[in-house]
Amino acid sequence: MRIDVLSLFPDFIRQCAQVGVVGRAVERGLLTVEPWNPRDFATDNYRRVDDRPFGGGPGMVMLPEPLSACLAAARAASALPARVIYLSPQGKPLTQAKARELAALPRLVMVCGRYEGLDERFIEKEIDEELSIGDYVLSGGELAAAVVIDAVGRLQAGALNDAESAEQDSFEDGLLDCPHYTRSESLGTEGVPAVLLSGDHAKIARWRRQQSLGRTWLRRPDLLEGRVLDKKDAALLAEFQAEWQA
Ligand SMILES: c1cc(-c2cnc[nH]2)ccn1
Repeated sequence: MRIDVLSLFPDFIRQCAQVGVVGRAVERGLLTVEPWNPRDFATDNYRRVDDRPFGGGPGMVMLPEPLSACLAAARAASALPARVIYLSPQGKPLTQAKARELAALPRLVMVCGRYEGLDERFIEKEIDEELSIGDYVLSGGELAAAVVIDAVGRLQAGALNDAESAEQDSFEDGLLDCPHYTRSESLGTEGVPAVLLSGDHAKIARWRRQQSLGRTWLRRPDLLEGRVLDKKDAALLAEFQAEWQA
């Protein structure tokens, strides 16, 4: 998979692609991350990429011309068809399902805004979809792009080792993750649920699933709305709820 990123801070994007699971996916040739700086496509002497907004008001808006020229250059760098995404608070929320959808594409071109955002005419002409990582305003789209690169990069086949498998992750099946415990010299097995020490893998799997269901019910009931649980999950959750309310 190839991800091109239009950003005024290309070094930040490069660094995101050099660490951790994403860095390893790049080393393994599973992912390419290529930054493009719209300022390199500004045509005036001052290399301007922004201007004051029509209608007045505070802040600056990114000019369409450098963005369009930069996007054209990015598109031309590969024959792969691309989905062009603008990271913005006005976008649809990023979910694990959306991450899986994007991870299956051959190429993304992500546009990171700064200042008050982009000229709307560029958005209407060039952007396929807007994506938000949450209902808050950042200084620019770069951190959101880094989140998408990670969420999508780790889903590339071969990016994760078995021990890091994505299948068990939080949200991978729309539920929160169960609690985890590991060997601690200072704590020993204090506070570790006995089932995890039982060696009974069936019971451990049952407990973990019940904890995922229960935690989701307690912390993010919205994730269960409209979700039809199978008989097994429904029984596990009912048991958890009964114990919780006892
Ligand atoms: C995506 C982008 C943004 C953002 C971009 N520029 C300022 N905030 C916020 C949330 N999700």
